Amino acid sequence: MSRSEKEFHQSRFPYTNFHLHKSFLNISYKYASLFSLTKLKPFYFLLFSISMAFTTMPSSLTNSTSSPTMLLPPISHHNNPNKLIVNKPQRKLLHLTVANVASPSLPIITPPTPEEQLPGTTAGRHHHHHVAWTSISQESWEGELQVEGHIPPWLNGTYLRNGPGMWHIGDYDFRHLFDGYATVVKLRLQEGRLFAGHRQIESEAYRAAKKNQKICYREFSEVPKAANFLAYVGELASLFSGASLTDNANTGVVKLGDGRVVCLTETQKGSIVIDPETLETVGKFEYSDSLGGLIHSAHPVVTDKEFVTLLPDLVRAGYLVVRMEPGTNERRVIGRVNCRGGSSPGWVHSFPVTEHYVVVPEMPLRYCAQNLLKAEPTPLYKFEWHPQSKAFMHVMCKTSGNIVASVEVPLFVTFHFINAYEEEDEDGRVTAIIADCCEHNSDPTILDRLRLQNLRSFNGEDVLPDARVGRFRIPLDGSPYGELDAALDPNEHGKGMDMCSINPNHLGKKYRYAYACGAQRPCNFPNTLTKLDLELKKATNWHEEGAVPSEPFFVARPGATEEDDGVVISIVSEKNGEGYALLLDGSTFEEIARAKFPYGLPYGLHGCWVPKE
Ligand SMILES: CC1=C(/C=C/C(C)=C/C=C/C(C)=C/C=C/C=C(C)/C=C/C=O)C(C)(C)CCC1
Ligand SMILES: [Fe+2]
Repeated sequence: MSRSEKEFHQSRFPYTNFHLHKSFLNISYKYASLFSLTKLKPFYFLLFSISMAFTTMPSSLTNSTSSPTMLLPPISHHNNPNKLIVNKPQRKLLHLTVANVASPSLPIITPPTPEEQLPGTTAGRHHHHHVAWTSISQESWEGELQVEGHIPPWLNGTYLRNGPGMWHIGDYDFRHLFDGYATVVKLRLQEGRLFAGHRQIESEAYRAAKKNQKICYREFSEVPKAANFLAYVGELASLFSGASLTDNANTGVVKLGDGRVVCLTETQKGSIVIDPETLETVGKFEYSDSLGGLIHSAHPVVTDKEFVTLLPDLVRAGYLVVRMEPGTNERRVIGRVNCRGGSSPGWVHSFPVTEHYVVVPEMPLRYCAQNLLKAEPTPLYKFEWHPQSKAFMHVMCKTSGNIVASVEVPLFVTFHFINAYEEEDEDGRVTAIIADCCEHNSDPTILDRLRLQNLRSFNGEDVLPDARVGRFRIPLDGSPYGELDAALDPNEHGKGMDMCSINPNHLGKKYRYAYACGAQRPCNFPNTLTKLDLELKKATNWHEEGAVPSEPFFVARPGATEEDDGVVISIVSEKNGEGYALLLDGSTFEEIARAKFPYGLPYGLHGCWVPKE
């Protein structure tokens, strides 16, 4: 453990002893590879789990004077008098059925019944922090919203948005934005009217937490608290089979070519089918192939024709590039990329494709098996920053699986690729791949900025790390190096940049416009919506004081010929605790409609569009 890691750890977990004995870990890893070679030999498995337990166990098992809960940062538990509907008996939230949703009148507000109220949610539980970072207070709601402005008559369908919306269980508050239990929000747009709703996803992790009033699966930063050392060994053992990893599908939602709607996270078991109308959890999306592995990219590339994703291989550092046809649950391997820079693959939260190629990024922010096993969070959670391991971009032919380029690139940190396309010379020969991403100036500290305590404690200081549109050029002529530069001056979008979308008709093709969240400084989180013109290198920005808008999602007008002919949908959490759905014109970027929710919504991550048939 480096000095800075140690200092960080000590500042956050002052009572923690350091159990990390490097030599022990090395032995453990030998067992780990043996274990993988001998296909679950119980003896090695047990030995491995016990040895790992010694190196990763939480301080609470050795230090009787401290418990992890005691070490959490203090959070105030004041009432929020005018923000949450559960505290306002005079407003009654009626749980509308699909039948009464058709009524043009606004919903009547009633307090949720005890069954609808979320675990640990009581009238006094809510905090004085921004509604974007406040747990949703009830399981579900649906009703019609009153629209100010004009919804284009062609916009018929449902926008779905997924994200972590519930960040506590009982009295225990989670640490990180990405830990929250999934909340799906819908906006059904129908002939100028807007019917909205939200619902919690009934993952095993969420159901178990509600039942037992504690975290039962490993989340992004949270780990179930083991009662004693033996229970901890057992929990570690189940990690290797994936049993203790979460299925909390809180990261995104996609519509497959066959119409199924699937919520996703980075664990494969966290692929959960929902009903896009009622938002009910239909069941697990079970992959019927035998590719195995526990994790995948949270952002598959999904079109009406296919589902392409990456399966990181943590044992033999690399990635499987796989493809699934609509109507099936079977992924087939297109090819494999071996990592060039390290003994562990780089984190692939997302990746881009072009018409003929899949681009596999190898970021120096790498998965870390030790960190996956640890009971307490490290500065970079399940990851480690290895600048000396370098950064690479690999390009695989979609049809043959052959790698056509593998180049070293400048160090980078990205979670979200925006798009990619093939650069052609005047004779139409493909000379390079251009791949754009939201790039955090090769600084992984954004991950720690997204801790809830940081998000909830904004005091006017400008603490959001800078980001830019990073444009990679990956030559296909055999050169060993690729380039990475800002696609436009980051000041155009306030040097904040993430949560992007494009016109899906331009996926993998040359494109001009992207929509994203940018920044108006000072801020601690992206607080604007920005339309980027990558040709003119200019941005148009939307901002409302104190508001936190979610990913601007572009829906193209059917039959449009211009790339930006369509609308941009976002959901805004306001500083007064309220919230609304927002529609901007994709071309002028001006507001065309907004519709207030009867309650403020927590921040959400990614969305998809389900057109009305
Ligand atoms: C990494 C593993 C896991 C969990 C991963 C999760 C839940 C990752 C979620 C990542 C997200 C939502 C990234 C979004 C980034 C947004 C940014 C940087 C916004 C910046 C704004 O300025 C587990 C599933 C827990 C276990 C395996 C490993
Ligand atoms: Fe994402």
